[in-house]
Amino acid sequence: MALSGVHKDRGELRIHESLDELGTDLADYIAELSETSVKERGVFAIALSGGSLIGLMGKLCEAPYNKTVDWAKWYIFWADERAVAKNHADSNYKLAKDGLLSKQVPIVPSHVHSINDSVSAEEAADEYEFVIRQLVKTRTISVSDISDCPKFDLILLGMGPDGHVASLFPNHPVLEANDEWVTYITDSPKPPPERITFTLPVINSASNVAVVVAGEGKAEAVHLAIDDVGTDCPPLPARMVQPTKGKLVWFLDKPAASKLEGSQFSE
Ligand SMILES: O=C(O)[C@H](O)[C@@H](O)[C@H](O)[C@H](O)COP(=O)(O)O
Repeated sequence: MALSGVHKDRGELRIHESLDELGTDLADYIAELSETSVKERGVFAIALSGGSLIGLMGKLCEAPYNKTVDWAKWYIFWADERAVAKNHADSNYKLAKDGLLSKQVPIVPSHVHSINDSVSAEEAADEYEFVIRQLVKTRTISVSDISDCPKFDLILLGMGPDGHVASLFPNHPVLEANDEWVTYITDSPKPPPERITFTLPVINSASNVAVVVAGEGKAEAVHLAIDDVGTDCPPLPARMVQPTKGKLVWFLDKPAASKLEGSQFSE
């Protein structure tokens, strides 16, 4: 690892020399959290996003993880999803299915909770929240001790060059959605326009949140999301990721971290 440390209030930073190294560290991190969660709760409730994250998680399906991870205990969700058919090239479910779920890992199909793709984004968000509520009732998904929010064992996020995470875009009213666990938008600046997304309270109630960001095109957004940049501009959505009690970890490659003020974290 090129550098690892803890930022005074933006969580742990893991900066990697290469994407290969980042992928190995990410696989190790997920495998460890899975083991801890299965030991403590008997299950591992993990939420995925779309984008390059899925490719970067690829090592999880290879040795040793394919045999050492307790895949049968995984319950899989999406922090955001595009309102398209499951077999559409834009579907985050399809991306994860092709890149992870269909590999030689024994995930139980009934534990994979994708959205209903045959209804509107609004209905899909409502239905998805209902499913999550049932699983919170049975404690397949844990519950926050300070709100009634679900407490996912791990939420994995990517970040766009504009600083969006999940489908929470800068300056969008969706950032203020506090009453729902899952909401929807119909005007996403990044296509496709219709999406469902976890709200910030759900993301910030997770036990662990990892933001995985690679490439120079994200360097400015990484700087704005992590460094002390003052309060003149509204915070980027990625900066609003602040787990209340959980742990935040940033997985970055060197180009993505190239505009960070290194003095702010201790090794
Ligand atoms: O549905 C989506 O659009 C994704 O979930 C989105 O939030 C993604 O994670 C970021 O846009 C980063 O994507 P890249 O890593 O591909 O840039």
